[in-house]
Amino acid sequence: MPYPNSPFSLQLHESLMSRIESASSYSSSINISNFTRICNWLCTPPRVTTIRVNTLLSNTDNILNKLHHHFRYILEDALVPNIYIHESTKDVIIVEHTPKILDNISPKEIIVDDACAAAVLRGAHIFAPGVLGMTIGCQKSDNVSIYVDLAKKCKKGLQKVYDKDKILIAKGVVNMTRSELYGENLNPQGIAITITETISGCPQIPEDLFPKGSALLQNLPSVICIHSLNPLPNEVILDMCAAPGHKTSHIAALMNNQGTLVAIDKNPGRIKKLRKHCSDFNINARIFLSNSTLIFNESSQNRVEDGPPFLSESFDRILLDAPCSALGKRPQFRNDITEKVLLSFVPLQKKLFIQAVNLLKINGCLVYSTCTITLDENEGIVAWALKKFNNLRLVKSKLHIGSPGLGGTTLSTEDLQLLQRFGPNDDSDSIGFFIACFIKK
Ligand SMILES: C[S@@+](CC[C@H](N)C(=O)[O-])C[C@H]1O[C@@H](n2cnc3c(N)ncnc32)[C@H](O)[C@@H]1O
Repeated sequence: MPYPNSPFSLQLHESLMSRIESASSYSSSINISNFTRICNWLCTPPRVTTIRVNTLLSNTDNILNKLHHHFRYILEDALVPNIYIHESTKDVIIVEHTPKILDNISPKEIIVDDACAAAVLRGAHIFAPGVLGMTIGCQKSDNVSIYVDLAKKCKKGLQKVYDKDKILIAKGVVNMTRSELYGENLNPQGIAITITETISGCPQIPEDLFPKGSALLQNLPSVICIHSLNPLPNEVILDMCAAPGHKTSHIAALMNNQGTLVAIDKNPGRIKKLRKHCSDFNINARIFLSNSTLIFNESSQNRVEDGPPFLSESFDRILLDAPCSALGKRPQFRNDITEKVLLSFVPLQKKLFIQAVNLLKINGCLVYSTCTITLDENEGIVAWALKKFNNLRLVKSKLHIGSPGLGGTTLSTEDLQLLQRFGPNDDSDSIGFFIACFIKK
């Protein structure tokens, strides 16, 4: 089975392409072959891992030293990855991958779904719930080859060699046998397969390598997003869609944990994760379970610290890291999102945006971000916002390393230069992401 060159079904591929292709009449750099490049790029894993250091509890040199020691201890010198501090943002460490062609493939086989495969290619081991199939006869410590189920037809507990579409992604060693994984009334947890090599060459970084709360794996554009927001100590800041809190903890670190940071999410399960993350990372944040489309109320009696609803012009800075179609995730092997779901995000993003503009102080900063690639959810929202709110201005982010926005909306060439798109055209080789930074006049 050849490696896929687009995660999207033919139908979705065409409909997405027609949306991005419409840009070609506005900008010579955007055309069908560019869209094909984006799709190809989405199928492949990033070539680097990025680690953000929590500067409240540690510093970048400490974490860098720990990584150096770890890799020198477990790997031969020639295999130690290149590791360095990002040149533009000193709270980020880059670990370069060395992609590999796997040889000496074991006939003993593990099948995983595409989400598990993506995690493996980004440095995870395989946990018990992720093992869809394991050929019969696999014993502890056996070498196995790991395949992703491209056909999405593998039934949990498959015993035979899988004969549908699959591709080899990694090699590993068995920790848990079939009887531990698939026995009746079991709820197995823990690492079932330890990964030894992957086609991405992404090294596994043990969870306990760093002291709790001192660092986390975070995609580079997510870090750039918060440097674009540029939070400062003693400000009043709102994170409207905050869970699981990876950007909240970065905002708090840049505020030096001083000031008022309000973090909201409407999903109870994700709010739990947000609370745990903030506790682990020693973050001072006021956390509220609420629907951020309803958090502005001109007659509210609440102080900001009491939670929503809030009065207009309550916040110095607002992050709207919007719920989106998440088509920028990498690697993706097969994305079955429907047209209906794809179209459902824009109305929600607009509702959230309206609340954000009302809640922002004059001269305050609003950052709108998504981890998707569509025009409608990115440049389309910016164009709509600039038309609807004549007191909003696009500004260049403090840290600007992404590519310009795509044409195809009413945004001018100057406006597009102020946006940051992350995709195959910028140097970061991370995930697909979008950042727009506004000031309210
Ligand atoms: C892109 S994720 C946020 C990721 C988060 N900012 C981080 O970096 O860890 C979007 C979040 O928006 C939340 N969400 C969706 N609709 C919402 C709403 N109406 N009000 C508040 N949160 C919402 C989802 O539960 C989800 O956690």
